[in-house]
Formats: sequence, structure tokens, C-alpha cells
Amino acid sequence: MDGKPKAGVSMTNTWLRKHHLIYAGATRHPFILSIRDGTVDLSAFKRWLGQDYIFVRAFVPFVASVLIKAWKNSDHESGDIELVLSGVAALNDEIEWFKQEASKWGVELSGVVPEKTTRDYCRFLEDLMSPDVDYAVAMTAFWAIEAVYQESFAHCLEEGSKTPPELQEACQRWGNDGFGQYCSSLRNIADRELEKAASDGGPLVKVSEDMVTKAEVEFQRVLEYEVQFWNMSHGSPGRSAP
Ligand SMILES: Cc1ncc(CN)c(N)n1
Repeated sequence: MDGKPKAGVSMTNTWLRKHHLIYAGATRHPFILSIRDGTVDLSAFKRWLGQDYIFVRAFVPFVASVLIKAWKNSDHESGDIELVLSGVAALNDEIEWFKQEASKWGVELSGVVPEKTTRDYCRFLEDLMSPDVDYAVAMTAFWAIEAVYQESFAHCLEEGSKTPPELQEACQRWGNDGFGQYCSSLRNIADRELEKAASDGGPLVKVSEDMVTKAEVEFQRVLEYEVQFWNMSHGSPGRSAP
């Protein structure tokens, strides 16, 4: 296979198939399955809550950096800016939700020390904020980060799941249909930008090919970080030390 999508098959589709094992590892992780079957260890949930609060605070400037890239790279009619802006607004609510949820569970957010996995993932986001990172690459990472949470938490709300009632609100936050629509829109933008790069036959063809390769690498790295993040939360053996 030459790594290029077949006609009519989007780039993200091609990558989801090619990397389906790690994608399933990220979206059907034992931590998520334990929420879904009601056996979740609540101390693991609280650990996730504290670490994810730190992650989300670092995610805001990353999304703001995508907003700047959207402003520079998309036209007004595309609606990219409005979509990313709605993401920033949703993160404002999300931060408030974390504060409320933490107080409900007795987690002191100001005392949470970031674990190594959280620090590494936040550093990864910081690297992606560079103006040198192309819009297509940043958008691919953005979509993948949101899609993992959407698919994971939606799984905990499916019929037959035994998610404890006190965790259902958390699952609704990312598992609801509106968030699913938002992820689809992010994915469409990523595909549109990747398609533009892949079909570029001009003198900068090599630059465009490199961009698509970079986007695929960052897609895989997001999935690896998401698995590590769940491992850390779950307290899985072999997780990295703080
Ligand atoms: C680690 C992680 N990944 C994704 C999301 C969804 N914004 C999140 N809150 N935290």
C-alpha cells in the first residue's frame, strides 16, 4: 500500500482502518470498560478527574492555536472559525464542570500534581501549538483527541451498559450526540485539508506529502498518549512513574 487513500475513501478513514488496533485500545480501554460494566474503582475515577483537569487547562491554548491557524488558512464561508470557537466556549464550561465534579468527589484540584504521562501529553500539545505546525496536522490531532473521548464515553451510555448513575453525567459530557456531531465536523475539516495537501501536484508536492505523513504520525501519537492516559488513570501495571 502506498499510504494514499483510495478514490472516494477519506484519509481519516484509511488511517482508522490501518491503525484500528491502537484506536480500539484507546476507545475500548479497560478503564472505560470498567465504567461501562459498573466495576470502576472510584479512586481511579478521581485520579482521572484530577489529571484530566490539568490536561484540559493545557488543551485550551492548543485549541486557541488551532483557531489562529483556521483564521489564517480557511475562508469565511467554510465555518471553520465558528466551529473551533464553539470548541473554545465548550472548554470554558468544561473547566467549570471539572471544578464542580471535583468538589462533589472531594478532589482538591489545586493540590493535584501532574503525573509524567500528563506532563508528556501537555508537552506534546505545546509542540503542536507552534506556528510551524500546519493546519492539516493540528486539525488531525484535534479531531483525534476529541474523537477518542467521544467514542469512549458514548460506549458507556449504550444500551445494556451498567455505568453507575453518579458517573453518567461525565459520560454524557463527551458521549452525547451533539459532541458526536462536533467531532464529525472536525474530522471533515481535517479530511478536507489533508485532501488538499494530497492532491497538490505543484512544485511543492514533496512538502505536501511530508505534511500528510506528519499528520498520520501525530494521529498515531495521539492514540498512544490516550492509551497511556487511561493506563495512568486506571493504575495499570507498568504505568509510568510520576
Ligand atoms: C486526555 C484527554 N483526551 C481528550 C479529552 C477531550 N477533550 C480530554 N478531556 N482528555
